[in-house]
Amino acid sequence: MTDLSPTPGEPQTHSGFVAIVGKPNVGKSTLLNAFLGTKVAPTSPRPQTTRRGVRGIYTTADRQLVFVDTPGVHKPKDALGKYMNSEVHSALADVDAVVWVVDLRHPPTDEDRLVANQVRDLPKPLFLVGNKTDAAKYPDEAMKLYAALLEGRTADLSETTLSAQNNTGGVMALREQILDLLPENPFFYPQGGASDQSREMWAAEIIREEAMKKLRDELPYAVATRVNTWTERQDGLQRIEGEIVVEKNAHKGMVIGAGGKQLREIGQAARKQLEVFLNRKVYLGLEVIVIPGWREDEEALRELGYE
Ligand SMILES: Nc1nc2c(ncn2[C@@H]2O[C@H](COP(=O)(O)OP(=O)(O)OP(=O)(O)O)[C@@H](O)[C@H]2O)c(=O)[nH]1
Repeated sequence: MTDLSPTPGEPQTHSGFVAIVGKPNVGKSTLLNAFLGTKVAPTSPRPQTTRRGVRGIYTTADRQLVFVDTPGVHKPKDALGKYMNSEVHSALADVDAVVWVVDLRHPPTDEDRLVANQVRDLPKPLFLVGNKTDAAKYPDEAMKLYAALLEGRTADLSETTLSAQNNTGGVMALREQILDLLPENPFFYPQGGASDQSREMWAAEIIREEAMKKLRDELPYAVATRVNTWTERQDGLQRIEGEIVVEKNAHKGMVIGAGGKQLREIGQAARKQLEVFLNRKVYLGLEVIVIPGWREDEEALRELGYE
């Protein structure tokens, strides 16, 4: 029989997966970035910015926490929406603990009830996180209403209120609490990396975040982004070529804007973010292309990385 006990003198490692769930726009990606102290997930004031279950990885000397950031639970309108909800479902089945983020500025809605129904009976530790205390008028009252949605739960439940945006202390304390309950496991990822996304995927998400902030009406949701080439010049300049994908020819001009102004602004804002996080000079080339009806086209969704 193989002896699986650790070699004497070798540190025991603990590691596990934690899903961050919640309805759109409650601050899940902001909390993930705060947990990691770096930006791995896009955030924006628009709901449903997050489309993929991005993983953030936090590693200490003997513990590794892998966060699965999930798209906000919502009622799906198209194939992209269905993909997003199925990501949440599969994320919950595979994790060791769940963080449910709610927005304390408002009382619970039907969408929060949908999430509560998904997490209430999960036989794994659950952390109810009341976010945005900095902007909430009645945080304690709101928290009670959210906690009431979990009435009848028998497995572990822990409640925290914090501001993912401004309260590093609260975020760190919660991270410690989660680290403490990780089961004994080898590390799943090499030490040092903060995410399992490729750098191209990460940059594409930053471009999409900036596009979503600028575009109006329904257009932000009809946009996908991808990065096709990334080369590093000898002097350190990062040359990144990306595409903004729209569904219709008519949308192309709306993204580009008069005289190319809007596309230029999206490119400049994305380039600035990339330069801050990479700590390198970046050249960002952006093109707008049309893939008709990509949100309803399974093959196009796969091509754009939603699989
Ligand atoms: N005032 C305040 N705003 C916050 C806080 N945390 C997040 N926000 C804002 O809430 C908005 C949504 O944040 P995200 O982190 O993108 O939310 P999300 O839950 O990941 O959203 P989806 O991707 O739609 O699921 C952004 O404008 C954030 O800046 C907070 O603690 N306080």
